[in-house]
Amino acid sequence: MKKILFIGAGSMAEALMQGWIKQKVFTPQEIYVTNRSDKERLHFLHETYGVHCVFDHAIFQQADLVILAMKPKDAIAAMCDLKPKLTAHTAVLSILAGIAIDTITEFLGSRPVARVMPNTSATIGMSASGIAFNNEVATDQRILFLQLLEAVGSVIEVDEDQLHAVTALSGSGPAYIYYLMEAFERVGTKVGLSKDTVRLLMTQTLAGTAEMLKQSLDEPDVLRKKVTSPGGTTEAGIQALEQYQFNEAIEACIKEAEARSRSLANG
Ligand SMILES: NC(=O)C1=CN([C@@H]2O[C@H](COP(=O)(O)OP(=O)(O)OC[C@H]3O[C@@H](n4cnc5c(N)ncnc54)[C@H](O)[C@@H]3O)[C@@H](O)[C@H]2O)C=CC1
Ligand SMILES: O=C(O)[C@@H]1CCC=N1
Repeated sequence: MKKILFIGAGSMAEALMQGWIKQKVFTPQEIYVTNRSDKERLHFLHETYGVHCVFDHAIFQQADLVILAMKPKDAIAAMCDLKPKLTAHTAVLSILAGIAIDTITEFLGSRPVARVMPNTSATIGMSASGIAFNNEVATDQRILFLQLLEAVGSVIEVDEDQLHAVTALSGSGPAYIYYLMEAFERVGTKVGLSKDTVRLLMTQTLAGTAEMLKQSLDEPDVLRKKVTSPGGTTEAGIQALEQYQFNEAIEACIKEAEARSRSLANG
């Protein structure tokens, strides 16, 4: 039986543990979770998923894998606290935005580290994750890390520096899409539909479009042109997007998020 220890008990820790339990990668009994002080939150996770709450230090020594899942601003304090409790070779999986593997090994000592950027859709096995490893990760460990992320969605190996871009795109990506859906629902009700009808129509539209992009050999602009009749409704809609500088807005969104990821490394 494995011992998987989450340091941090927030949204992303919950998404991963939920995904792993659902996909039967780990049993709830194999998952341990701790945080800074919120015991109620630990009890909630215990009650909801059956995972263990950790209140004593013994488990740190026995952990097969430690997952860093606190906010980046809390990472240094958390790692300083963690270092004396861990054995020398325990592998670490970090989901911290912005924090470099070198920073992790500086504070936790040289050990195998996988730096991952998942997203909250791990909850339902649909994360899109980027991953990078340090040289301490052996081939079999690398395969295991990839399997862990594949169990909760798709995973792609990238250069560590590219994880800032992955964070800006797919790490934060679900929030952009939820924000888009909020806007569709707001305006949909203004043009005469109920919120529920808009949700149904646009959820299926997003899913269908994503599937088309996966299955079709056409590029997105070709698929877009197939929807856009000359003088038709789509053309009118896209002209409005251009008038409101849609492309500039998306470029600013991704660049700002990428830059923030880089700045998180500096605290
Ligand atoms: N929320 C998301 O969509 C994603 C988040 N991430 C990354 O995951 C990490 C966690 O994010 P969230 O779950 O959203 O944060 P959150 O704020 O929901 O949870 C953070 C948790 O860390 C705990 N914590 C803080 N200091 C600690 C310490 N010294 N020792 C132990 N636990 C401590 C807090 O008590 C809390 O349980 C962040 O580094 C973030 O960059 C990565 C991908 C997606
Ligand atoms: O907003 C954040 O900083 C984290 C990283 C990616 C998604 N949430």
